Amino acid sequence: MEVRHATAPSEVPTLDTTGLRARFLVEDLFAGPGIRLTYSHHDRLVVGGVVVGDAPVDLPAPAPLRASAFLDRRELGVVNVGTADAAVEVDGRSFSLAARECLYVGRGARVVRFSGDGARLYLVSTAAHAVHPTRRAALADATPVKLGSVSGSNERTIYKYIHADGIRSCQLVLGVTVLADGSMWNTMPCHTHDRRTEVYCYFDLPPEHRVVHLMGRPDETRNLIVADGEAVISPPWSVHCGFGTHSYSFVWAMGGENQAYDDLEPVDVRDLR
Ligand SMILES: O=C(O)C(=O)C[C@H](O)C(=O)CO
Ligand SMILES: [Zn+2]
Repeated sequence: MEVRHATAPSEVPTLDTTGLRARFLVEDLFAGPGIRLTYSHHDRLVVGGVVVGDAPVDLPAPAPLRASAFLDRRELGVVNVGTADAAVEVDGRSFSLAARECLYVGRGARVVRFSGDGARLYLVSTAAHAVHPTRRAALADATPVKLGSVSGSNERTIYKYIHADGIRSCQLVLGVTVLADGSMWNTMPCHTHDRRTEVYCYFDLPPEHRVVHLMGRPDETRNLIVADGEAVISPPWSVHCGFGTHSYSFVWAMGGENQAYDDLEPVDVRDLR
């Protein structure tokens, strides 16, 4: 598991493209069969990617967690970001996950096993102080919120899976946003939320296309050019929004001080620099 330390906003102007990507972009989540994990000290979020080959893949307990099982003091969200069906076994109980479906795994689960030849599963984990039940949800079970317009090139549907009125958790909040065909912009007008770190994982993007993701303080933005299956860590002080050269979907997930989706600081487009 790669460990990334926290970045102060004052460091951003000192970083070149390579430096920015090394701090905020997680590129190799789905580089081949197996599991890859990155631990961010921003709100202690762990993101991961699983590519299932011939054999099932187990969730390990990497040394930096100093735990006998990954979920000893954590909770986990899993989203199927591929096209192949997957199954997730949690201490002997099996949950099927079709494309874009989600599983929440509560603190204390000991054996988490991913299977389904060719499946791609995205993982986000936050620290947890209590046990909430393990639950699965399909897009139809999530609360859809339609936002944007054709003229704004930002028609999209936000499906909230793990949140205060959906699948309950300690601090993890997670959902999937699907852009309408022909729409390019997500999260514009953009925002920050000083009490939560957010991570975006872009998917459903053809390999020859990219998302130009904006990050940084509203008055000092930078961009990251992001491919399918890559994730961006967005610290509490950073905006997070982007436009694609093609429509796409993304998993957004947050951890931190509270779970209130609307506890955020909106940014007026005219104030962006
Ligand atoms: O398309 C959007 O707008 C989003 O998906 C926004 C995220 O859900 C978000 O930033 C939550 O804080
Ligand atoms: Zn946000």
